[in-house]
Amino acid sequence: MSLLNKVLRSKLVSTTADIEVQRQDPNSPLYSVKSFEELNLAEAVLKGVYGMGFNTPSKIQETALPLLLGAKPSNMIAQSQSGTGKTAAFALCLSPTLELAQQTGKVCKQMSKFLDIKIAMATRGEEHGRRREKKVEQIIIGTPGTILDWIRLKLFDPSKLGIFVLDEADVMIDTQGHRDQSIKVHRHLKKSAQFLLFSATYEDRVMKFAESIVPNPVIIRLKRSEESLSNIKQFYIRCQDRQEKFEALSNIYGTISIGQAMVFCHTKKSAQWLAMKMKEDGHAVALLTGDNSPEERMFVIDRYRSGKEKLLVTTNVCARGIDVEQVSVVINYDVPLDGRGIPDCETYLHRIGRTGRFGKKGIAINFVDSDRSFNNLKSIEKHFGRKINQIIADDPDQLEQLAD
Ligand SMILES: Nc1ncnc2c1ncn2[C@@H]1O[C@H](COP(=O)(O)OP(=O)(O)OP(=O)(O)O)[C@@H](O)[C@H]1O
Repeated sequence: MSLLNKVLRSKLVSTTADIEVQRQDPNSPLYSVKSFEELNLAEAVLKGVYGMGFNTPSKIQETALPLLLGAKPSNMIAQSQSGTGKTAAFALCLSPTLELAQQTGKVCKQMSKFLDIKIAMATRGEEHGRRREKKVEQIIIGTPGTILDWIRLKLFDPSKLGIFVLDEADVMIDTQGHRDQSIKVHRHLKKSAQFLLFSATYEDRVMKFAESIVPNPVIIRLKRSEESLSNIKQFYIRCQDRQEKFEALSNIYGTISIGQAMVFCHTKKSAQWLAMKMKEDGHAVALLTGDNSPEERMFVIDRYRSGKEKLLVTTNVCARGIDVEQVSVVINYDVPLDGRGIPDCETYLHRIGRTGRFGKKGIAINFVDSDRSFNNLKSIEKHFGRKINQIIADDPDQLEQLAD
């Protein structure tokens, strides 16, 4: 086993005791003083929650649920770190991607197992022969385009909905296509519908906009220093070019046997190239990009979730929300940049948040192949104020220190 491999492994051994220690620390997002019984949940929901193996709420669940379910329901703009259980803090929603909507649908189904309610999935690839059937379900979860189609086709009556949730709310109100569609859906709802926004990140500018569209919201906000998680250790590796990045990835592949990994590329093309190279090298990898059909996307993510492939090569389409417990390593094959070529701190945080779910240990490794990408990473490091250490794969002394 290479030294690099040893170091990564030593950082990945998580125990339930680790998570219990975090739960006792008031600064941890997993900390709570209340039990689920104290949160105003219906008996049947409580049964569903316990059935999912949740014993105690996280901080966001403990804070948000009583406010959402109270006698006087409030609107809310909520921020909580990735992997801290925001999904269990709401019940129906619009999601930015097909995979995330499907995942939220599954969580809702599990949680509502003992309730007499039905859930409709409004995503492409899900409709099969039922395209024009009227919807009788009480909860609708989907992507904005399909929901708008359903409204246009009068497949359900939006004025009957009591709660409207935007998951990954910052992208839902900030990227142009999503914003227009989300606002259009919102216009069809009754004025009294509760309006709930959830995300791990809100740029200041986006938070201002959120406040301007949500009437009298309760705001749950993190400080910048709280946004990144201490259970995710961040590293970078200097490489000469994309070939050397590929070799570094092949080296790390062995570590993944104690978990799974997600590799993020900047473009569909580079993701395709990398997946092809890995396959040629004999590694079993999954590839998921926006170029796949909805059916293919669901197939690929389901296979990956069930552990059939250890490594998923993807783009930002999987950067947010996807919850696969066994992901122990996230690799930024390319440092994330926004449409203007500026380091994208929010996307960075979401990407690395695919590991370290609910207090588990995780590792994020950034591949840096030029001074420019190094400087971009440095500005992300500065933004969150959390160290990103260099791994020099052939320096044993330095590696020993990193393993602490
Ligand atoms: N109270 C709880 N006790 C134990 N596990 C929990 C609890 N709440 C949520 N989880 C688990 O934690 C994981 C992360 O939850 P979830 O996907 O809701 O996070 P999130 O905050 O929405 O993350 P992201 O910002 O990445 O979308 C899930 O696997 C979920 O089953």
